[in-house]
Amino acid sequence: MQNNQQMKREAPNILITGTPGVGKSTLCQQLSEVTGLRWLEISKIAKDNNCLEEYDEVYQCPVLDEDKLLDGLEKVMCQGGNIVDYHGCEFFPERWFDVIFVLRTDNTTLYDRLVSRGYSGKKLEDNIDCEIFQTILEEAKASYKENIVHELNSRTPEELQANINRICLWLQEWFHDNQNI
Ligand SMILES: Nc1ncnc2c1ncn2[C@@H]1O[C@H](COP(=O)(O)OP(=O)(O)O)[C@@H](O)[C@H]1O
Repeated sequence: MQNNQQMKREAPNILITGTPGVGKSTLCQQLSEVTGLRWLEISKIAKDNNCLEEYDEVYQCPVLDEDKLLDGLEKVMCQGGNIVDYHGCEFFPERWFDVIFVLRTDNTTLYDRLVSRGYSGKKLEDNIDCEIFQTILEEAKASYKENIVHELNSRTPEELQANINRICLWLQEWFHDNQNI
C-alpha cells in the first residue's frame, strides 16, 4: 500500500546502489538518457553542496553530513522522477523509493576496475570485501521491503544493456499501474 507522499509522485524514484566500481554511474547515465528521468549522483551533489564534513584518513574518503544532504533533496524526491546513484542506501528515507536495484560484479572484475581507478591498500581491500560479503545487498534488504529490492549483474556491456532494458520494463509497468494518480 502506497503512502500519501508516494501517491502524489508523477514518476517513480529509483535507487541504483552497490559497491564502488560496480557500474552505477555508467548505468545511471545511460538510463537517464533513455528514460528522461533525473540522475542524482549523490557523491557529486554532496560535494557541490558542502555536505562533506571531514576527511576519514583510514578509509581515504570524506564523511557525509547526512541530515544536510537529505534535507536538501527532500523536495525533488517528493516530486519523483529521480534515479539516485549512491554506494549505500540505509540512511535514505524508505518512503523515497519505489524500487531498488543493487548492482553486482565478480571480485576479479571489481578488483581490475578499482585498481584502474587508482584504489590501493585498505581502500581497495575494503571495497572488495564489501562485494564479497554482499554488504550493500544485505543493507538494502534490511532497509526496504524485500520485494522492491532487485540484484542485477553488472559485469559486461551485455549485462549493462540487459539491465537498462529490465529497468525500462519496470518503469513501463509502474506508469501503467499508476496512470490514474
Ligand atoms: N556492465 C559493465 N561492463 C563493463 N564495464 C563496465 C560496466 N559497468 C561499468 N563498467 C566500467 O567499470 C568502471 C566503473 O564503473 P562506474 O560506473 O564508474 O562504477 P560506480 O559508479 O559504481 O563506481 C568504469 O570504467 C566503467 O566503464
